[in-house]
Amino acid sequence: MEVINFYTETGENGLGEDELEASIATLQSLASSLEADCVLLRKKKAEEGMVAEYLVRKRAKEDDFMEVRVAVVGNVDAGKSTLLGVLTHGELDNGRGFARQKLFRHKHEMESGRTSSVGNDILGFDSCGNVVNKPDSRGAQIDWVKICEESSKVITFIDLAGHERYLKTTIFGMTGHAPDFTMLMVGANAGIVGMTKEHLGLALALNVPVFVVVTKVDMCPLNVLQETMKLLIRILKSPGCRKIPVIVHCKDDVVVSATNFVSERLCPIFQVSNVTGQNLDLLKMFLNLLSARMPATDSEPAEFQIDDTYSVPGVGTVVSGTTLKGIIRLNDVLLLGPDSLGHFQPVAVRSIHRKRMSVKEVHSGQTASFALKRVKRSDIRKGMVMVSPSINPEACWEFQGEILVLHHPTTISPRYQAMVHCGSVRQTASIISMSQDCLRTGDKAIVHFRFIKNPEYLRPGMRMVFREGRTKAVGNISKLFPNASPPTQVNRNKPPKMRPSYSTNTAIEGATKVESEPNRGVKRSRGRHRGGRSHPTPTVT
Ligand SMILES: Nc1nc2c(ncn2[C@@H]2O[C@H](COP(=O)(O)OP(=O)(O)OP(=O)(O)O)[C@@H](O)[C@H]2O)c(=O)[nH]1
Repeated sequence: MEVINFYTETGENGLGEDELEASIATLQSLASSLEADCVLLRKKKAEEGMVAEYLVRKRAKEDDFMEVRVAVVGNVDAGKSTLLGVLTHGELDNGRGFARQKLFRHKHEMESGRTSSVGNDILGFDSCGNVVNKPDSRGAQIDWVKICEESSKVITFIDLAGHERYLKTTIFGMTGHAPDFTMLMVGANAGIVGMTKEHLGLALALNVPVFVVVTKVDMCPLNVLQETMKLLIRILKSPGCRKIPVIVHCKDDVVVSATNFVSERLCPIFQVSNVTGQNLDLLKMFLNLLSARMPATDSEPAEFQIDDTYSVPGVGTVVSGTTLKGIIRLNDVLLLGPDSLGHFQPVAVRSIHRKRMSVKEVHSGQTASFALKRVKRSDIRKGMVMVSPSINPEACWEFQGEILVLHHPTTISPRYQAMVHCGSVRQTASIISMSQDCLRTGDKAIVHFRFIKNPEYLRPGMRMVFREGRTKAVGNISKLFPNASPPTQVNRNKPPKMRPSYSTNTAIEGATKVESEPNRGVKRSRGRHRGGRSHPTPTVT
């Protein structure tokens, strides 16, 4: 239970002081009988009296907490790692990389559950909205279990790389990790540079609400800051974004923007310093008030999307990901798949962890990791799902999408191949046919795709990104063709042969490879990326 707006009986007209006091006393006693706390957010004058806004939040049990996922994007050096270090470790930065060091030291244990390709950090709030994370004792790792036990709400930051060469990983973080919100970071000095617009465009394409954090205001001359803000606001208001920017100056602004943030159009902007701590209290208050966007679907059959796999000594194969629907309990038997033949196999859930904490069940909207019985890690790839047998899942080689081409240097025609990102599915697909002869930037079309390597489990309505080099299209999956047969040229043992201009990328991305790097540092250490963009495919005319 979480109620942010509490208006007194007379609605927004307000109450006299005495009546308000009485109402608040009633609210408090109601809250305490429901094992909740209520905290005053703001009090304001209304037409006929006063109106108070309270946050009413249930005290969560030790093994439970609300979960909100925030994807952190922005160009290199915008201060992403630093801000996360400052927020989650409670110590300010020195402007020379002190705070981010904490994160680099922060090697995630395998079984803890989250991803090797994307960094994760957590910030816990108790039922009164206080930050639970404590400043480090020297060298100590943050104790996730302790934070989760003491928290009623946990913000998970999905720390995505800022460099262009890791854009594929960043897109995977945005589609595969199901973020509720995007925190776009901008260095006040550098301004809107590099990947900033690309990341903003990605959040818009995936319909993930965005808030902006402008960092380094301590070292930025006022005129430069003003220029950055002017350009930022102009971009946000532009027809491509259609956002309503709100600069957050005070607690009142925080309450207004947090309570209205479910509308995808609002875009709160914070101006902070990781060195002096300026406005970080407002940002923390905002994070405390955010609510998850994924509707609770506990009564539906379970669906879990896998975004990573691990092999844990003494435990066996572990998969991590997001519970999209239903409830998954210890010892449940779910169907895991699809494999390269499109089959699903029953697997039993041997243990469940949420943020490294052992639990008995997970609900829709929550991320988790499961230890699986009798499954080889090499048989699992990102993009697979675990679903309730009652779903009768079907894998498909072919699907139809309604897409909008955001950018293509020339025209797209049938046989064009690019990477499809959809949930945690990331595989090259080829265009079989389209509702028009060729597609240019700005065109909308119904497109029939075929995966080149494996059949996948998709659902109509899922958001997808279709991307290759500078080509980018977004859309929704509109139809599945579960009976379509595999492409004839696919050889089960070898990746399909492709022209050298893009074979390296596609072979890596589509392969059934599972990765073993620990979380942190991966974004910096992926030597196999050749850097920069791949070349346009030969079918481009
Ligand atoms: N003065 C000042 N320096 C900052 C602030 N935030 C970050 N820095 C410094 O900026 C540098 C870059 O910060 P990072 O946190 O590594 O940037 P990043 O966005 O995570 O970069 P990538 O991880 O490479 O994408 C570091 O030296 C920080 O100490 C700030 O608010 N004020």
